[in-house]
Amino acid sequence: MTIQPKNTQAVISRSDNLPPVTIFWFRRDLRLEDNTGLGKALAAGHPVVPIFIFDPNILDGLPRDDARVTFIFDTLQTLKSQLRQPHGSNLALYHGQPAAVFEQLVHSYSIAAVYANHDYEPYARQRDAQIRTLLGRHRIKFLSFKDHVLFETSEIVKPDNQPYVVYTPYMRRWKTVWREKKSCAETTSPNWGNLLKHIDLPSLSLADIGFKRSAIRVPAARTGHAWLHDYRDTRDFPACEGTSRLGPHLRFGTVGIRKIFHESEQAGAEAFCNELIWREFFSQILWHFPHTPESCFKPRFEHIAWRNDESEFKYWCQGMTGYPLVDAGMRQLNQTGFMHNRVRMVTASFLCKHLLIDWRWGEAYFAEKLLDYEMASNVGNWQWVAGCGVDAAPYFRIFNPMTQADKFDRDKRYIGAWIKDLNAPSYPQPIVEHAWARKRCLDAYRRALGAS
Ligand SMILES: Cc1cc2nc3c(=O)[nH]c(=O)nc-3n(C[C@H](O)[C@H](O)[C@H](O)COP(=O)(O)OP(=O)(O)OC[C@H]3O[C@@H](n4cnc5c(N)ncnc54)[C@H](O)[C@@H]3O)c2cc1C
Repeated sequence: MTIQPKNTQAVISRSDNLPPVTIFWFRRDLRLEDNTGLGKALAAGHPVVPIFIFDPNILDGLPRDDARVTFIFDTLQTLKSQLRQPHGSNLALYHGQPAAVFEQLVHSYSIAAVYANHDYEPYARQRDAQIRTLLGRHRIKFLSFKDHVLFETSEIVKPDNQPYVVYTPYMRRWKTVWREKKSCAETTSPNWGNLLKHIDLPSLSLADIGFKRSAIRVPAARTGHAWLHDYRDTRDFPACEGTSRLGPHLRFGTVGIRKIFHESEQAGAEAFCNELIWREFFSQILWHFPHTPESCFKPRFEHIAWRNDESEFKYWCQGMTGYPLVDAGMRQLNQTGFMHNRVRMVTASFLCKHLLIDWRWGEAYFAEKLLDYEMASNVGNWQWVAGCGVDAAPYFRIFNPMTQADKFDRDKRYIGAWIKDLNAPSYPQPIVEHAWARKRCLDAYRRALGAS
């Protein structure tokens, strides 16, 4: 069916007798295939108008050449062409406060319902509650579905219905429920014929939303199964291309978790599946404990007297600490938006423990730079490293950046790739002595924990 929207810029009443449409709101699910909310919207019967909103509440704090915004923009262009050909449809792009955009939409279309997939981050929950109320005032339903994870919120809980705060029992329970249900996979194929046949929908350029193209590109996720078999043996060695690089794709939904988990399970890649379950673990932690982006999960760690030396923080950010593995990691992050997991642990530990800088400073820096930044995983892992989170490493476990380099980058292939001036006078001396910094850290932590 072809429906002409009313003038999308003008605010006019929805009293016209337009046939009803369903809106599908893309957020962190930027794909057509196996997209739960989109499938449900297409099954609802009315023509579906797909939309995406560039939200200033998210965009305003980002650098103007943010690589993730470029990735989202490019992915939306791909979605637009997939919707045009072969479906004869399109994707409407808006830039503005979501509430204002929806006020405009309810006056432009006769909306039967708005469909989306759940977003679990604290801001998204508050935004969705606001949109639900706004639509409710117009007697329009807002329907949202699980798509970003296999098990969400309180689906995996302890027998007393309390959330798991330790990974291993969570993972065991997760696998038991998965074996029992296996119900997460989508079985029906979407009714593409129900997409709105209308290609003239609002569009935007990167410049229209105040951004420019980033020089950093999101690499494609690794495909095929061969690497999965070696994952357990290679994943800890940063010089090997041993991990999936799926992070940004899971974050923005360009790859669906159902497909990935199913394929990995079929390939018998248990170590890899366990990492995907870490992601689900931290997702449910953020859901149950939404204060953790700001506060330590274990409150007694708030007593730590962080030094927060700004010039040392700058050295850490720039990869100029004089510890080659730390500096290689930070330079990789700055240049590519990626850092290998082993090196994330070492750099994060160095910041919190060797420099006694608040984990929240490091979390914020990673949040700005990581292509795969995911609030639940970033906060969860930073608190894990600092010792103040759920299932955290004991605080007295302090990574030694030199022995970590000897163990995981023995031939210095990784370090050499990122530090070209390793043996030149320009490369700095260590900004802090390891054994001394270790003792200073232990003293600070002991004082803090003794004080609580
Ligand atoms: C300090 C610190 C901060 C981190 N911040 C983030 C973040 O913002 N976003 C993020 O996705 N991961 C984060 N991680 C976890 C991990 O480092 C990345 O998921 C991984 O390096 C991404 O590369 P990959 O996709 O090749 O991973 P693979 O090893 O191929 O893993 C596949 C997927 O499993 C998930 N995963 C793997 N390890 C973890 C983990 N420890 N916690 C949660 N999920 C995991 C991710 O979705 C990842 O893409 C952080 C780790 C540390 C130590």
